[in-house]
Amino acid sequence: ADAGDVDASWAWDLLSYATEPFLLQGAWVAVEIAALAMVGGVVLGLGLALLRLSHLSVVRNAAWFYIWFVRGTPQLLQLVFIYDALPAFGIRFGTFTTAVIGFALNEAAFSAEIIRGGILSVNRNQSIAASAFGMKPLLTLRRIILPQAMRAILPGIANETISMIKGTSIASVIFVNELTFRAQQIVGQNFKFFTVFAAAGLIYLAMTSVVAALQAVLERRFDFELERSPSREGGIGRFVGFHWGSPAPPSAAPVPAADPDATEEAAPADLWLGELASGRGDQAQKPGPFVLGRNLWKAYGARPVLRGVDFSVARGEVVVVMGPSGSGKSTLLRMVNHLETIDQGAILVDGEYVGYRQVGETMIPMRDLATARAQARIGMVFQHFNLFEHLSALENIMEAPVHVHGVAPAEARRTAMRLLRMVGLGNHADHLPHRLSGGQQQRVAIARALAISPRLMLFDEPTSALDPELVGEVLAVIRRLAEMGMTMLVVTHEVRFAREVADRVIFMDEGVVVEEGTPDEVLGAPRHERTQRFLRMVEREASAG
Ligand SMILES: Nc1ncnc2c1ncn2[C@@H]1O[C@H](COP(=O)(O)OP(=O)(O)OP(=O)(O)O)[C@@H](O)[C@H]1O
Repeated sequence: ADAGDVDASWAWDLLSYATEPFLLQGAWVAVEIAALAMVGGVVLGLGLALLRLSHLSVVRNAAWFYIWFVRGTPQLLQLVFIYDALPAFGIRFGTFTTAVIGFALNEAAFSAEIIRGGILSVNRNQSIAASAFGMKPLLTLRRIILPQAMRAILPGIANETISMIKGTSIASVIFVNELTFRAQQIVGQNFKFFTVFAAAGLIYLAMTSVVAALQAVLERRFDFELERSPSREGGIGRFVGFHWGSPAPPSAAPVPAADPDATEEAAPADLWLGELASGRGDQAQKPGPFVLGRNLWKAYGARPVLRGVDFSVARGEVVVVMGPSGSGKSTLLRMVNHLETIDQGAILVDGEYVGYRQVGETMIPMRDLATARAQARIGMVFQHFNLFEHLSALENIMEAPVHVHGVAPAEARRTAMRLLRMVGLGNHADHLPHRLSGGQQQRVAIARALAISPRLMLFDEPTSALDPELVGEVLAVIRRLAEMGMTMLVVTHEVRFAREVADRVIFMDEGVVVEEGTPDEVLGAPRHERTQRFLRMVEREASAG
């Protein structure tokens, strides 16, 4: 720096350079390039991130190669290539367009990895639950995955934006007249190196502060653990799976101030649920079992998990599947709504294959699995609840009806409130899952599954992740569904519950059905030594607990 240049009038000099139109115009060029390139880069980066997560190795590898190449070569070279080499192939861009394209292509490689990291940070259970409700991959990405991934993505993207604003000076190699370049031009005339560059620094600081402020605002927006307030509602929030305002109480069925477990609240919900469970014509008319599994085989790699399983569930029947850990119970359950593919055999739900079409002897999985799952209307409840973490209890229940089945939001809200009251959580509608106990979360998960008017409910060990004192409240809800005639397939270790609620018990071990029959037969007088051993072990555990 030129020390002589720092005197009493220096501050004034600094200020006048910091407001100098010639420099400010250069700053504007930098902002324009950075803004356009960031938008382009992030959009391309999202595409690249998704390609990196593709099941197809060719696609994955192509995306990896792009990222490897672009990240590994100097940006200067990339710009020079676009500006000087492409015209040889008949492609010619102006300096500004070259800068935007060059920065965007470079940015895509970096933001792809930031976005991929964000997507991977979201628990896989979230997309499994979305799939179970028939949400298509893009809908799941938009409403479930990205809103949760944003917390991890935003800091990285903000860093990239700031680096980009500062790094636009590289564009001067192709004669783009931006801030640093202009500062150099002024210094070349007056030699006030320190003052001019300090003024440019101030302008950079102002520009990057805007980005930092925007980052803070967006981080608050996407922090779903923050308390919500009505002022946080927004258009982006409605587009992605985010309602920043508290959900308004439904007009036709106001949220009760009193205890939602009160009997006067339970009555209308019960009546309505009765219709839901048994009043549909299609369930009453078709003959034969509602679910029929024939000769089911499944292996993970070389390890067989199911070895020729046959099972059925009649309309309105409650079938409980029991068996030791690893016997293939959950795999069997997931196959019913095609969350798991079948190696051999077939499952019919109400006479239809879910997401398969039969060509001769072969079952071919359909491309549009999401629609097949949605049409099957199979409600699923998971061991770890898998509630959408960024949505309130009410929004969790409304999600599939509104976004998969096209129910009007007001109607979905009314139904969701009735279901919440039915599971005794009428005044927890606005709570996010992390503010609910395990038992409450599982009851919301049951309400969420009921909201799609399921013809069949699948329960995958619904109480095994719960503390013993919370098991009862969840089993009580399932028991009520059974009493109302809901067709259910339940995987559980709760012997007492199975005795009370099951019409039939299937006992599995090592991928085969060992025995099946009424609870009295299988649990009261088991014929097989394996079943007897299992029941002794469960009883010992229960008495020790
Ligand atoms: N996606 C998967 N990839 C590889 N192996 C798997 C997968 N899912 C399950 N398995 C394996 O298949 C076997 C059967 O699993 P499954 O979850 O169906 O058993 P389960 O009877 O429900 O057991 P648990 O009661 O412990 O849940 C287990 O050994 C499990 O490790």
